[in-house]
Amino acid sequence: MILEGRGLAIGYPGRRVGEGLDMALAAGRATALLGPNGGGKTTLLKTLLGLIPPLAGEVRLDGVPLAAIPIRERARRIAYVPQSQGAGFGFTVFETVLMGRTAFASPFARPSTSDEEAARTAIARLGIVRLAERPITEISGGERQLTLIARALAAEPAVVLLDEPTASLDFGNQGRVLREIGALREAGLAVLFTTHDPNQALRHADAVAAIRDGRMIESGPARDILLRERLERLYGTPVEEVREGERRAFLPG
Ligand SMILES: Nc1ncnc2c1ncn2[C@@H]1O[C@H](COP(=O)(O)OP(=O)(O)OP(=O)(O)O)[C@@H](O)[C@H]1O
Repeated sequence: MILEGRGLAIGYPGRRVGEGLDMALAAGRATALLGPNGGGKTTLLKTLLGLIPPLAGEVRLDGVPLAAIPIRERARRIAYVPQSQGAGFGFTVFETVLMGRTAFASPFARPSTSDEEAARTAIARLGIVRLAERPITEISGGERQLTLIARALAAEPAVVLLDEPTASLDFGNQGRVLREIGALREAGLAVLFTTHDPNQALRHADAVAAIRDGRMIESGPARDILLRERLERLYGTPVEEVREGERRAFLPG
């Protein structure tokens, strides 16, 4: 087990969002976190990263309490791809990805050749080489999302947490990102991603956890959890299941 949260209560000063949450991420496995809007997915991710402290319980990285691990080391070992956000400053795509390396170096260190190499490799992997010298203020939301994923990979982390990684992507780029998530899992990383699409979880996750109103209401192997009746219960809405042989997909409504 790499990253583990036990008995977590999560939230913000003066606002408890959820409690009784357990989450265990293992090397070489991808977990999808599902659940209705406002249920606490992002808050749980931020707690697992150590960006906000748990209100109760503890997060451990390789058995060591997160709170006891220096922030730079945490940043090196656990990468975070936040929900698509505003453009930020006018760094180029290459500089942004390179920050994935320098975030855990000394503030005065200059990126080394191997840092630049890792950034270029991550950029190539996400298929955004042609964007490398463009300012991130002048690329599309989807291209920015691919840049943020490349930045996370540049750090060569052991764990990667992605918050709705396909939210602003076109169909082709959704496929590219999901294939990349699969490749990370194959490469032995522990992966957690949030999604509103159970089909992504069905195709790309080993395990599924579902939270609603801050409670973990489902958790287990993807194929056991991703069943029509369970999804209807989770989202409180009818769900249609389409089958073709062994393959299944869900349609909302
Ligand atoms: N900084 C904050 N301070 C106080 N409350 C917050 C803060 N950020 C989020 N919340 C609240 O915490 C609850 C859970 O939000 P969270 O973003 O974790 O849900 P989510 O499951 O990721 O939602 P979505 O699917 O819509 O992204 C919501 O009620 C939200 O309003």
